[in-house]
Amino acid sequence: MTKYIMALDAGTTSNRCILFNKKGEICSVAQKEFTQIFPKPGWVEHNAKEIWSTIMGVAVEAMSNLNIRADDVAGIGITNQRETTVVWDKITGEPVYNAIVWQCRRTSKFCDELKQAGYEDMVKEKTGLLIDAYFSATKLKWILDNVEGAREKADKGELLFGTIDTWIIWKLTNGKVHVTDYSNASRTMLYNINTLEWDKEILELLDIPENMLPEVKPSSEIYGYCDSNYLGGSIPISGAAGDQQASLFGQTCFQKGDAKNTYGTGAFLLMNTGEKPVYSTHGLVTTIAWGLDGKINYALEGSIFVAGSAIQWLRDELRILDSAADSEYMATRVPDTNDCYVVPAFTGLGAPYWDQYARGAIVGITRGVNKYHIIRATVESLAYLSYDVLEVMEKDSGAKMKTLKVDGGASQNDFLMQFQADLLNVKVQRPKFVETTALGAAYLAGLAVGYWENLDDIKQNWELSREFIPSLSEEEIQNKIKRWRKAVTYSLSWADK
Ligand SMILES: Nc1ncnc2c1ncn2[C@@H]1O[C@H](COP(=O)(O)OP(=O)(O)O)[C@@H](O)[C@H]1O
Ligand SMILES: O=P(O)(O)OC[C@H](O)CO
Repeated sequence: MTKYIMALDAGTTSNRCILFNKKGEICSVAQKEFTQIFPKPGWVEHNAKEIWSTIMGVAVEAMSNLNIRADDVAGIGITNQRETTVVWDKITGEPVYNAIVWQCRRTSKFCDELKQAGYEDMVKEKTGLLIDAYFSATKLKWILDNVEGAREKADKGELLFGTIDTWIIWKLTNGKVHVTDYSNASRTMLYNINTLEWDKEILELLDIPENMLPEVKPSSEIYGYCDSNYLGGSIPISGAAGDQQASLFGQTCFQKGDAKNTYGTGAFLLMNTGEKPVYSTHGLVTTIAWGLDGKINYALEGSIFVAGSAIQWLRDELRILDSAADSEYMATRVPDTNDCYVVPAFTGLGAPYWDQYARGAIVGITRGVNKYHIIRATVESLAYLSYDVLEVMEKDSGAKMKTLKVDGGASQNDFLMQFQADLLNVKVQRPKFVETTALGAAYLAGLAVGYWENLDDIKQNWELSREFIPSLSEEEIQNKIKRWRKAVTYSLSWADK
């Protein structure tokens, strides 16, 4: 039997390659950060060619760490920052513009116009999403409308669109395969999650030619083979999913009602809702979790735009931390936040507020508030934002959550995880392998090539590392939430429209 499955995890700030064995254990990791481009306030871009070269670099490095050949890799699974939009020339392979990143707010005004024109219900019903600059659709339209010559070329069928999964698969196959999976398609705001097709009405509304869109495939299937020039052999590319859906899969949240929260750059709380879409009335989005074995699995999602990046802000901008990991020790230097609250709404607020114009706020500063209080309040804000999402998720799904599985970089922070368990009044479970995003992509790829036989085979691999047990009374929780909600009001509608 071939020894490994390769996961290529194309994240927002770095690309990673992990080689897993059958037990889901990490055998080799390589990671590289890439450039974040901020051309204007609120705008975020990546160089798509740099994403490709770093992903190749880490793939080669991870293989050479183990001194293995392409024959030792049974399949490649791709997982990626979602929504981020790339448009490139079909013939030359050159991107016509930088990738516009999910965090980028440049199309906020246009989204407002769509809402004012009354398209919200139609878009929600068809795509499961709210109209927001976060999703790919208006980013793609922006490129067509603003990059010289792009619209003409697109109309002539000379340009291709893709999210990062599509771009990487297209590059790996030397331009032979132009596909995406259901989970990524469901983040574009162009895909009808009920009929499972690109939605003609929305494409017409945004003036996007359908011929530039990728074919939508299941999340576990051989899409093509990697060109042998890249990794020394033609390995099947056999799985793909957006990173948050991949981590839901990697956490083995296969049953309706299973949920996980990933604390990475942003935080994303997803609950598996089974084979039927559940629509939120409280600002969550309905998304496709994965397409597998001829079935579609849906999820409810609460997207929090800023989570771990608030800790990076303490480190890089305020410079009151040497490392993100130090936030735990520093937060526990004080017994509480001294009634200080940090609302890290740096790029607006996502679920359940959806305020594109919200901005960060530090409130409750008195003469006695010191840097430890601010650090603690920032760490706690990740838990408060997750509380806001979980509260409405329980309402929308009608399910009371008993345990929450966690992962992502900031889930390593024990103080944060305990505070999260306290606030939510649920058990928080952190697995032994927290690289669940890559693991989910590996599982999807491995299932398609028979490396793992079925979901039971995979389920055995999930192992608990630490469980955090809630310890606050309901009254204490509600007092804290009341103060937090008051703090949030100061950040809302701050930026000029
Ligand atoms: N111990 C920690 N406490 C709090 N935040 C942390 C800790 N370790 C890492 N982080 C944060 O987690 C994020 C990185 O997590 P990761 O899952 O790698 O993110 P992504 O996949 O979005 O790049 C960073 O924003 C970092 O600030
Ligand atoms: O790169 P991450 O892990 O912060 O994930 C980004 C999300 O996919 C954006 O929707």
